[in-house]
Order: sequence, then C-alpha cells, then structure tokens
Amino acid sequence: MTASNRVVLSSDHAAIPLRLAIAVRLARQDWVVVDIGPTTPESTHYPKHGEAAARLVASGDCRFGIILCGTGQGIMMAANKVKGIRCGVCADTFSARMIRQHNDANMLSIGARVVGEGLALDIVDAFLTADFEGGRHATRVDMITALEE
Ligand SMILES: O=C[C@H](O)[C@H](O)[C@H](O)COP(=O)(O)O
Repeated sequence: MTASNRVVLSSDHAAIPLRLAIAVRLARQDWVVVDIGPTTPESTHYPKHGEAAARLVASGDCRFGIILCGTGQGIMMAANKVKGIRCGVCADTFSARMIRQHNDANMLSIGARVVGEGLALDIVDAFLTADFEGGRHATRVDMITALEE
C-alpha cells in the first residue's frame, strides 16, 4: 500500500544540513517526512543510505524518496540498483519537473556540494508538484522496467 504523502529522506555525511532544510520545508507542506538519517556528521558510506531509502519507496511505504550526497551521483547509483526505483540527479528545476512528467521518477537525488539550499528547495518543489504524463512516456518507462527482469 502506497502512503501517498510520505517522503523518505536520506543522505551521507556530505549533505546533512541540506537534508534537514528539505525536511523542514516538506513538513511545512504537509508531507509526512520519513528522515532515516544519518544524524551525526561522521564519514559514512552513501550506498547503504541510498539503498535504505530506495527500499522504503520500492516497498510502497513511501511515495517518493529524496536522497543526497556530495554530488548526488553515488547515492543515486545505489538507489537505482533497487528494483522498481527510478532516481535522477537534478541540479536544475527543469530536469526535476521532467523526471516526474516523462520518466515517472520516484526518487530525486541532489548534490549538496553542487547546488545551494535555495535552488535545492526549488528543485524539490518542482519534483514533488509535477505529475507523470503517461501516454508515450509510459511505453518508455515500461521498457525501463522490463530491463529489471
Ligand atoms: O557520489 C559520492 C558523494 O559525492 C559522496 O558524498 C562523496 O564521495 C563523499 O566524499 P568524502 O568522503 O570525501 O566526503
């Protein structure tokens, strides 16, 4: 069962302040934020944090996932290894909107060493307010899904 208003957040050590800023923003927008950490700034390994968030999305516990590391790239690569996950790294709002509209992305990754907080929050808004357009895009997303088999 998909919890339509639940968003899981996760990061590595490089993105904790930005992750917390996103959590505050989403809570004000009536999203239920499932922040799975980490909470302390010690160096950690992004694959385990990407996987943990991805599993909550893939299981249907959370509708969306937002994950962060220094570049957003490594944690995105880890999340996309989980079946059912479509995660893109975004450093601009156009891409954040399009990965929902055309790719039906269920996770967004942001690089905390790439974009500042203001842009990151706009990216999150763009992602969460856009809807999948279906049609020809559904055919292509189905082709992505078929690659998992
Ligand atoms: O894709 C990987 C991420 O950008 C990591 O946040 C980064 O590699 C961590 O680097 P460091 O261990 O030097 O803080």
